[in-house]
Formats: sequence, structure tokens, C-alpha cells
Amino acid sequence: MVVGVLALQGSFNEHIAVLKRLGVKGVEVRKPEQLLNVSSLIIPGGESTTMAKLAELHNLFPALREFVQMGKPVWGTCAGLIFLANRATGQKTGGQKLIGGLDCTVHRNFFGSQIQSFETELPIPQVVAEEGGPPSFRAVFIRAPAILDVGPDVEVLADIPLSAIETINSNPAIPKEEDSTESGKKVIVAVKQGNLLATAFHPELTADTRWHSYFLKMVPEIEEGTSDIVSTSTSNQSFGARSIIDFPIYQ
Ligand SMILES: NC(=O)CC[C@H](N)C(=O)O
Repeated sequence: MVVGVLALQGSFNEHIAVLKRLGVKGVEVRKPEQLLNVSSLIIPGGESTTMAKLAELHNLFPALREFVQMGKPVWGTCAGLIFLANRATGQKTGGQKLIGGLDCTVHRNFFGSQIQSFETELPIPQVVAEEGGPPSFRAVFIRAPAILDVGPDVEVLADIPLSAIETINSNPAIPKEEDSTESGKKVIVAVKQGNLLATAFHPELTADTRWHSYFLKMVPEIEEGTSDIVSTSTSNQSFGARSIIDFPIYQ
């Protein structure tokens, strides 16, 4: 089976391009019945309110929720993380529909507005333990959310010291009473809970394919069926020079 990529809005093409580089077929998902033909799903970054409106328009919410509840692997990146969260703050007036399933509270624009987007070297010990490579990952945060709290079944894969983000203190998007992370001085940006993976940043925009490989290992059929392709691709393509890059990405 193939990996589905929710293609309502946002960076779905970039995810499909990374999957292709890893020797895995990614297909665009826009209709509920298309979820029947995919083994797993990536929900890309973009704009979560718009994505929710389009999902509602296409009657996707019941099928997406069922997909999550069936235990199929789902990875939400950025807006996709917001979509998967059980609870969200900082929403537009009227709120927005969420798929849910991931036991956490997410702040929709935790790091501020578009111009407060940033890149940082993010330590990712659990992913490195599985995928190898350098100890950190060049993480691209674009008007990014962050996770304010997690339930007991959620494993934290990456967090950022608030002191590392210069703009954070002057960020009016974080009401004081909501800033429960202040005392710990860290904010969570990547988590795993059973079949669900979520990252607040955009791994599809960098040449480092370790997050995609990590997710593909959560998909049993791909592990069994094409594990040699995936692992060969990971070791050869994650950090080495590539002659064919089919999307503009940061090197
Ligand atoms: N890059 C992104 O996906 C940004 C998500 C955005 N903060 C939202 O609310 O949807």
C-alpha cells in the first residue's frame, strides 16, 4: 500500500517528493474513500483553519477520525499537528474543528506571526537512535504551533528552551495565563503517541529525511515490504549529495 498525504492545502507536494526520494509512493488524499487505499497518512503544514474548512466541505472528518482510531499511522506536521491535537488554544474566533486523538494542548501560533518564523538546530535523540546521523536536526518553524502540555501516553521527541527563541518574550500571542511552559523554560515541538507522530516544524522542507524514515518505520507494511529500499535510501540520501532534487529545499 501507499502513504496518503492529505492534499487539501499546504505543503503536500513537498512531502510526496520526500517519500519519492525514499523510494515510497505517496498519494494525494482529498476524499473520504481515498483513505481506504492508504496504509498511513501525512497531514502537512499550511493553515489549519483553512484546512479544517476544506475538510468539512469534503466531509472528511468522520473518515479521518476513524483512520486515527483504527490505529493507522498518522503524522501531522505544523498545521497537521494542530489538526491532530485534542485541544487547541489561540484559535480564530469561532474556533476550528480538530481531528483529535493526540492527547495534548497545542497553541496554534505559539512562536508568533509569519515574520517570527525561524530555523534552529533541534536535538532529536530518539530519532537519532533509530535513524543515525547528526545529533540535531535543522528544524524550520513557519508561524509554528507548540505543544503546551501532554498526557501520560505521549512521548516527547523534541523540545526547545524558550531562551533559545529571542522573540518569545515579546510575543503578544502568548497570554500570560496560558504560558504554563514558562517555569520549565522549554516548549514541546515533537511528540509520538502510539500510531500518531506530530512535529511543529517542517521536515519536508529540508534535505534531511530522517523524520520521514522514522515515520515510515511506524508503517508495518512498508517496513515489511520495502524495508531494504527505505533503509538504503536513508543511508545514501539523508546526508550525501543528491543529483536529483525535485523540489526547492534547504540544504
Ligand atoms: N506552518 C504552518 O503549518 C502554520 C500553522 C498555523 N499556525 C495554523 O494555525 O494553521
